[in-house]
Amino acid sequence: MKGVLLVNLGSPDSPTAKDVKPYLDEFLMDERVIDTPKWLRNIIVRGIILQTRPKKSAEAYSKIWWEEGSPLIVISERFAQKVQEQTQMPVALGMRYGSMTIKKGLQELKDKGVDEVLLVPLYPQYAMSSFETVVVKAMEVQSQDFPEMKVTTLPAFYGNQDYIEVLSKSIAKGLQGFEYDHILFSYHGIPERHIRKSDPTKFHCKIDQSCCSTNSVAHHTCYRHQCFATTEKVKAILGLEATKTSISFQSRLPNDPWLKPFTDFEFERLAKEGKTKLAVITPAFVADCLETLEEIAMEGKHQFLEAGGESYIHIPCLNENEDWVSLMAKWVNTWESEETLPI
Ligand SMILES: C=CC1=C(C)c2cc3[nH]c(cc4nc(cc5[nH]c(cc1n2)c(C)c5CCC(=O)O)C(CCC(=O)O)=C4C)c(C)c3C=C
Ligand SMILES: [Fe+2]
Repeated sequence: MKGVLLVNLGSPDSPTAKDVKPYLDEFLMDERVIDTPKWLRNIIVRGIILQTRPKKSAEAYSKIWWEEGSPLIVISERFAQKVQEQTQMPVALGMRYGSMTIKKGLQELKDKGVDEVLLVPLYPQYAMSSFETVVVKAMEVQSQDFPEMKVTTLPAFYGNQDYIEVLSKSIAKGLQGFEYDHILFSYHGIPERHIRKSDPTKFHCKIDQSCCSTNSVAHHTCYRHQCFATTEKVKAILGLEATKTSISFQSRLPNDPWLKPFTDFEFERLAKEGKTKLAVITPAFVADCLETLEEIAMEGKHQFLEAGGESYIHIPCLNENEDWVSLMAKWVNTWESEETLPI
């Protein structure tokens, strides 16, 4: 029997330093997130980052935490439930980090008689620190604990026309009644090194003006290309002017060069350029989370207004949007085999 496992990033169990610390430890000790030799990752993560970050992150989580729990988890649960209502096959939810593990998700499916799983990493764009680590972990768990299960992965949907239409419609709705003079597409950042590491040709990605717009097989695993592609396709559907839009990357750690321009620097630049009414979209995330609700909706607004901006909105992620739910259900329901994946 077929079944679906939706997987997102995960959250700590509560917004306290006590729960944030083990969660960040699992997350940042992932070799696809902090990709140094293990001894060095140990020093960076356990010797430096985890000494101070859990307290700071817990404070940030406290600002956005809901009565039912972490927004990312609660939204993902509601989404999974709604997708379940539109398909006959069992739908389970797992998280890459934290207590809602991929193993529990696969076990839930197995208990319902599933032996063929469609794995859906809930990330529109491919990055080794998001999409790839979900797939690697799921395959590891499958071969260790569920050898009888067949797992097929839905590819990154960053450029799928149906997805772009659903996203564009939700952005248009979010923009209703807001007079903007600029729209910023803010994506989660990654270290530039990750782009080069994910380039199968080992020479295409130069992270310059042209590599992302020059055809290459490297684009299948290039996060930067895929962020540009999502942006351009949305702009085309909504008829957005080039001078009124730009792209930026948020949420960096203070190590290595990360993808530029940085979102927080863009807030200042745009305000100094006289853009006073800013709408921010966060299409690397399908569900609102710490990085959108705290960093963009709260901190970002503060930064932009401090820099001279007058009005600011963050357009919510797709969350439980009914078109998004129906599209996911359509992908699930039209999946027959590895050869006929809907993307
Ligand atoms: C869009 C997908 C994501 C990529 C790519 C990604 C890369 C990445 N992230 C960190 C470090 C942190 N990210 C944190 C939170 C966080 N990251 C994503 C998504 C991607 N990360 C989400 C959805 C969230 C929010 C989770 C939630 O519970 O709401 C955090 C934790 C919080 C904090 O302290 O800010 C860290 C740390 C790295 C280093 C990285 C790529 C190398
Ligand atoms: Fe992150």
